[in-house]
Formats: sequence, structure tokens, C-alpha cells
Amino acid sequence: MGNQTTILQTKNLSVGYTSSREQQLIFNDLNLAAKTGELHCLLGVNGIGKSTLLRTLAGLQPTLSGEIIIDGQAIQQYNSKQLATKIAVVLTNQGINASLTVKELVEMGRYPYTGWSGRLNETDKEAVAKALALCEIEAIAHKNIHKISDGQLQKTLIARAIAQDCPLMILDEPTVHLDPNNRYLIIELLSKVAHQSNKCILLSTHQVEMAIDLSDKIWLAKSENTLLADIPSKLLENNDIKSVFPYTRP
Ligand SMILES: Nc1ncnc2c1ncn2[C@@H]1O[C@H](COP(=O)(O)OP(=O)(O)OP(=O)(O)O)[C@@H](O)[C@H]1O
Repeated sequence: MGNQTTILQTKNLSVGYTSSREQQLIFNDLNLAAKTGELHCLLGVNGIGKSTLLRTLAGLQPTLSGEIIIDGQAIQQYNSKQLATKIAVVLTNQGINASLTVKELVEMGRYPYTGWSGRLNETDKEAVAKALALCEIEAIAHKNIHKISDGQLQKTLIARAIAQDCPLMILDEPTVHLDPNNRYLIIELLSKVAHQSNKCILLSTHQVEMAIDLSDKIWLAKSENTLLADIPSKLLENNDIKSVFPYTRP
């Protein structure tokens, strides 16, 4: 693919938690890079630190040390509205209390581009319509989000991120709550968005086979503090995936 750019880079990045008493190091000295036009899947067992890493890369949690560079600029140099034009984020347990319809929630993805009035122009409306169609939620667009299923809410949050139209999308377990058909369709859709719209999509998942089939690169949290990033065939060849997930098929 032409005009791919390195949208995400880390330099000697360490992530984890600090309290007054101790420091909990989750990943140490990470030097990662991801380009637009690629789907990267983060795999690892429960509790290894996937959400912690994704939250840190999205600027939602402080680093322990090292740098995160987004589109050539240190992440802390962006204000929140500027960063929202670079990174769209979908997290798990994203409590949404507002009384909104599905369409209104997807429209919120356009917030970084609208003026103070929040009024949508034609480009914004087109982006919203496209995202609703891609996620196949047009039929429930008028419904209040309190009256839709968990899976439908998950698709709505993904549609909001797509409408946000950022070069980098970070999604923590986007297939949670989805049935097997929708799990496949959503990852396939995200792969298509990455390749056809030249976005970098980084997501965590427990769908190992799907990640092997569809991702350009896998970030494999191998053991505490160790993260391997490579093309799926290399990680298969070296038995790395099997060593983390001995009970999966590949
Ligand atoms: N707010 C927090 N403060 C301190 N430690 C935390 C916090 N959130 C998570 N942790 C710890 O960090 C480690 C990694 O948790 P994290 O949620 O990032 O793992 P995960 O790989 O996303 O897990 P899962 O696959 O189960 O969702 C765990 O030991 C967890 O207990």
C-alpha cells in the first residue's frame, strides 16, 4: 500500500502502575511501531497487561518511563481535542450514562471537528451515515442506547470510532459481547477499514485464530514484561503463539 506513515511509535516505553508504596511494572522497554494501512492484534492471557498497554498508548494513563510518539510528535504535546483527531479509542466497560440514541452517540465521534455549537456539516453527516452502514446498525439508529443489547452497544461504539475518522484506532476487546458471526464480521470490518481507508488499527482480542488470519502484525504478550511484535507466520513458525496458547488450534 502507498503512502503508509508510522503513526504510532514507542521508545523505551515502560507501562504499569505506581502507588505511594510500590511500582508495578507491566511491560518494560517497549520499542514498537505501527503504520497506517495495517491491522495489529494484541494477544495475551488474562491479566498480562493488554488493557494497561492500550490505555497508556491512547494517552489515558501515564507512562512509567519512555516515549510515545503519535504521528511524529510526542503524545503529551497534543491537547485533548487535537489528540482526538489522531486517536479514536474504544474501551471495555465504557460506562455511558447519557440518554442518547445510537445515531447521537455515533455523531459524538465528530466532536473533534465541529465548532463550539457541535453542529454537524455535510462531511460530518456523511461520516456518521457511513459508519452506521459499515457496522450494520442503521435499523437501530433511532433507538435509545439504554434499550439496545450489549452487542449492539459494542457495534455503536465501534461506529463512533469509525466516524471519528482518525489515522489510529485503539480498541480494547472490540468483540466482547458479540456472537461468533458478529465477532468475525467486526474484525473483518476493522481489517477492511485499516487496508481500504489507510488507518492503523490496534486491537486486543482473545480470538487467536481470527487474529492470525486477519492481522498484519501480532503483538504477543508472551510472559511478564515480554512483548513480541511480528507477522503472524513468524510467530507461528517460532512456536511463540503455541507457547502462550497451548490449547488453540494453530
Ligand atoms: N487501576 C489499576 N491499578 C493497579 N493495578 C491494575 C489496575 N488495573 C489493572 N491492574 C493490574 O494490572 C495487571 C494487568 O491488567 P490488565 O487489565 O491490563 O490485563 P489484561 O491483559 O487486559 O487482562 P484481561 O485479558 O483479563 O482483560 C493485572 O495484574 C491487574 O491486576
